[in-house]
Amino acid sequence: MDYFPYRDGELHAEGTPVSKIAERHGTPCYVYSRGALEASFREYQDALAGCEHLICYAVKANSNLAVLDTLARLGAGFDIVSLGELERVIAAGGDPGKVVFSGVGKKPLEMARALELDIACFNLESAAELEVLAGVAAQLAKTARVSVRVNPDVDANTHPYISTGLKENKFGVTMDEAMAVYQRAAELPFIEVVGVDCHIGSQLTQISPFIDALKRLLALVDDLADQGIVLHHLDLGGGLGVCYRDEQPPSIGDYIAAVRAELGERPLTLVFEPGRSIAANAGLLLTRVEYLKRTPEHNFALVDAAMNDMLRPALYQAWLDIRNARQQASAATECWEVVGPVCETGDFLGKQRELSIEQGDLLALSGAGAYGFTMSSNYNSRPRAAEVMVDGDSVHLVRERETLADIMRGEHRLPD
Ligand SMILES: Cc1ncc(COP(=O)(O)O)c(C=O)c1O
Ligand SMILES: N[C@@H](CCCC[NH3+])C(=O)O
Repeated sequence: MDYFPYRDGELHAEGTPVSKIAERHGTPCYVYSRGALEASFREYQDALAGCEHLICYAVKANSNLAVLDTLARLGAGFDIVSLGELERVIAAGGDPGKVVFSGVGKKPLEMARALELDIACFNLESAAELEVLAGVAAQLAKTARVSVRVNPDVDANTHPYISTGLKENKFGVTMDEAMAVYQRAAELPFIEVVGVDCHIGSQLTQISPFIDALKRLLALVDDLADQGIVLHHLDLGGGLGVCYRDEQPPSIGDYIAAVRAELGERPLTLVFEPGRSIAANAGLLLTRVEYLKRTPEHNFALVDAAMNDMLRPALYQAWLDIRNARQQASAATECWEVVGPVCETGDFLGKQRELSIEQGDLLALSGAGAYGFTMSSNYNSRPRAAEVMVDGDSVHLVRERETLADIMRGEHRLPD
């Protein structure tokens, strides 16, 4: 189902023309579809039916409270990487008992709060982190359930900045080191070994790297069992890609079916940490064309969204579809550089786009629901965009546009 269809020549978000959303809430504005979020989460649930599982949505992809609330109501767990993400999950009504805590630099304060909330599992990323966690847990007399994030050293075939499972990456512990970390964990009081995890990268468009990683994890599970360390769950992380342009990632169903086939009859609960595959195509970024500028080299469409709102094109040369909210079947198109107002040459949203654009037009960037708003900043003292969630014919403002007072909050001039 298309949650962002054209009807009568106007782009809609579920039942509402996006032009109405832009008029009411201004631009730039992120628009999320509740229906699309629910549909992708349900694809995971359906594919995992009949098998012990936990789907921990990766909060970093889109941490708006309404997004977390939508998923929590469907029974989602959450993958977090900071205290801030943990508090968001709680504020959104999420169950801390379904939270896994990833990240290479967890602080004792963050561990303490997670222990107090009795989260499901800490995904340990180093031997040093285990020692710190054991200390915090002992001080609080609380048991920390742990999994060791192993770095299976498989090539995820994705952009180098979002590849995380190669031995040169900072994430996890090597396969060689894993056994020693488990043995140490097993002998520590207040530490309970429950699982193993990995996350090999993001925007993967093939199943084979996942299966290679899974095979390595299963071999480790067997070796651990031989040593008397029996695991309860296996967490394969996130990483499933989506179609932004012409990529052909496996469907959620095919991906999960392949994992289940490899797992066979093993009595392990399967955990996943999907972010992008739940949220990316559930969101648009609306932006208004302020000026058109023609130079001998290029046609520039200067829009009111910029790299501070959507960093992915500037950071990864990511390609996001850009369309005009008004469909003009017969209008002549030209080639445009769609750029923002930020003072950086790298501030572009799309290059060489064939579009029919007039000053004042409303454009929509697709695939903006994941790693969009969460990676935004106030660079150039630009207030961050509003966020809206549509649900059928209803439109909810789920984050107000920042004000200038918001962006100066907490700053002080020097004393006289
Ligand atoms: C540990 C961990 N889990 C899950 C994710 C979510 O990944 P994706 O959005 O590619 O599904 C990430 C980010 O790449 C991550 O670092
Ligand atoms: N931020 C990245 C995804 C990587 C997430 C972190 N593990 C992106 O926008 O594609």
